[in-house]
Amino acid sequence: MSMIAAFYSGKSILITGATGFMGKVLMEKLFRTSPDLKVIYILVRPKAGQTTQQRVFQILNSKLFEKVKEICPNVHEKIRAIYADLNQNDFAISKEDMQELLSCTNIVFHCAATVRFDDHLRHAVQLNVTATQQLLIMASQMPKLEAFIHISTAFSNCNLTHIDEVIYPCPVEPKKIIDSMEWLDDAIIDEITPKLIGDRPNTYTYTKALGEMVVQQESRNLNIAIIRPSIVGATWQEPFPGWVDNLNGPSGLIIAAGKGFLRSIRGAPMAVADLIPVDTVVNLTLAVGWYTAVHRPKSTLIYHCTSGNLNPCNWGKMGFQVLATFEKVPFERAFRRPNADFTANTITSQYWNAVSHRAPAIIYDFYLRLTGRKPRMTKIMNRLLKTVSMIEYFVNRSWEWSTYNTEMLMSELSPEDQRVFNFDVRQLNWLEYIENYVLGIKKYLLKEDMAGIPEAKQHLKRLRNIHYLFNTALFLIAWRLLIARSQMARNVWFFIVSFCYKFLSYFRASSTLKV
Ligand SMILES: CCCCCCCCCCCCCCCC(=O)SCCNC(=O)CCNC(=O)[C@H](O)C(C)(C)COP(=O)(O)OP(=O)(O)OC[C@H]1O[C@@H](n2cnc3c(N)ncnc32)[C@H](O)[C@@H]1OP(=O)(O)O
Ligand SMILES: NC(=O)C1=CN([C@@H]2O[C@H](COP(=O)(O)OP(=O)(O)OC[C@H]3O[C@@H](n4cnc5c(N)ncnc54)[C@H](OP(=O)(O)O)[C@@H]3O)[C@@H](O)[C@H]2O)C=CC1
Repeated sequence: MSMIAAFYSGKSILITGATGFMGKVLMEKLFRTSPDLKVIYILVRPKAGQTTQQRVFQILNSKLFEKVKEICPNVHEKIRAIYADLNQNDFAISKEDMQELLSCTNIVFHCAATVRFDDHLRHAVQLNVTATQQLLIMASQMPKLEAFIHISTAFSNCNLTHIDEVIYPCPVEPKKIIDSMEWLDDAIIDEITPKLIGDRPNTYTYTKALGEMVVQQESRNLNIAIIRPSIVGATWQEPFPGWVDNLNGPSGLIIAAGKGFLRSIRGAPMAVADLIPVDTVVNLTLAVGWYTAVHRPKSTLIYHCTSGNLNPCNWGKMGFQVLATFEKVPFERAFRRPNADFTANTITSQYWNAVSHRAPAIIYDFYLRLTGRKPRMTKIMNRLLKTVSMIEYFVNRSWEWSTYNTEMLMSELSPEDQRVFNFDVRQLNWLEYIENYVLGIKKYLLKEDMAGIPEAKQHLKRLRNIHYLFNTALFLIAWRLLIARSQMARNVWFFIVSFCYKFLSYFRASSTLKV
């Protein structure tokens, strides 16, 4: 029997960010391995015209939860959606709900965050720092609380190259930042943001670092642990390989590459692609929840959930395997034939941006205009290139994260727990994982039918022919212009033509002689 699964039986668990990518996988695994748990409270806000209940209904009826519904048929009764908005005071939770949360919760998993790189500092601070502080204050009033697990990111200290499992202080105290966000106006915040984030690339990594400091400062007598995952990708094994449901991390860019929009990225092919499957992160999170509650470490332990130091894969290899999978299972209605090239050279990258990204978009928009339709490709391309510019920081560097605590935890688990809550990335086969990832994107994100693969392959063949035709026509036009203007080009042209003529005459003469 798994000790971790048994630990969560009968427990009341509070999850923030349960409607997000990681939160859904966390809930799924909890229900599947500990169907006897008492209740999972989730803090949900209405979104996109859906009430909180509708959102929960949609999650439980998704493919991800198919296995859970077999193992735990009453899953609907064990999930309690609580209306909450983490941007508001006391999270806008009703008094009754708050009372229930405070008196019943045994474990808190804090996953909610804004993961947008370009979020306004005020909003990023509100969600990633202030909300974390408020949740900790709430947690300190929970008499039955056994563990509080905070999800951070391995990139919270991406300004360093070697990162230990410790909290690194930021120059300005989080409390001062929280206070100043209350009275500074947006224009001033915009002005001071670059100075505050310093050598970090965006507000996301900066506010996640502040969030960790808040956890340390507000920990009081709580049993707290922090988990720092690197770039979270599709599921590796559970509940099935390749599940993914949002565009964050590499997923959106794999779509852009598969659809032929993005063909080259300015990135170091040999830099480590520190991807980590979402089910691996969730297994570690649950193991940490158990360890923190049962063993009560004296200080707040930080666990790096990364792959680079144990089983490294680089961006070049990843791009190659993504491309190889597109050959087997192409995406439908591609704009151009896929490519996934990483180039570290800025000039080469700018050249490809002009030739391979912007020029085709302009030509296509010209064609749309000619055929009386509204041009849109340049706009899409500009957005895509903006996204790419934001991730460039992460694909041009490698980091080293120490994993002593994560390895220590692995050694503390029973063989059964090591199997059920596997977070040993050394067992991950990258080629297989990336292939399943691309397949998962096709099935679960793009919702494309596998029966459409032959047609998609035909479409790529047509694009290849158009590409050859276009290049030949372009070459002939360029050549024609050149020989009209340059004597040297004309001489070369006459030399080639006369050489071909002589060769043909010789060939014809020798074949007549043979007859
Ligand atoms: C071939 C091999 C590839 C390998 C490729 C390597 C990738 C290597 C990633 C490293 C990453 C590390 C990061 C640290 C890991 C964390 O700790 S945190 C998790 C990472 N967080 C993220 O990935 C969030 C990134 N996203 C953002 O910040 C914002 O969405 C963006 C990219 C700035 C765009 O903002 P925006 O222009 O306001 O647009 P938004 O409304 O969000 O979306 C606009 C459009 O872009 C699309 N879009 C949004 N996000 C994306 C995306 N990521 N990609 C593409 N399209 C997107 C949307 O679908 C939308 O399309 P339309 O509906 O307009 O057609
Ligand atoms: N994805 C990744 O690559 C990585 C993620 N992480 C960390 O993991 C955690 C989970 O990330 P992930 O699941 O990918 O992120 P998602 O963006 O998928 O999920 C974010 C969650 O936070 C919730 N949330 C955001 N704002 C509010 C609000 N005002 N009130 C209530 N809930 C809110 C969202 O709810 P709603 O659905 O209503 O928007 C959603 O459930 C985060 O802490 C992130 O920093 C760390 C490393 C990498």
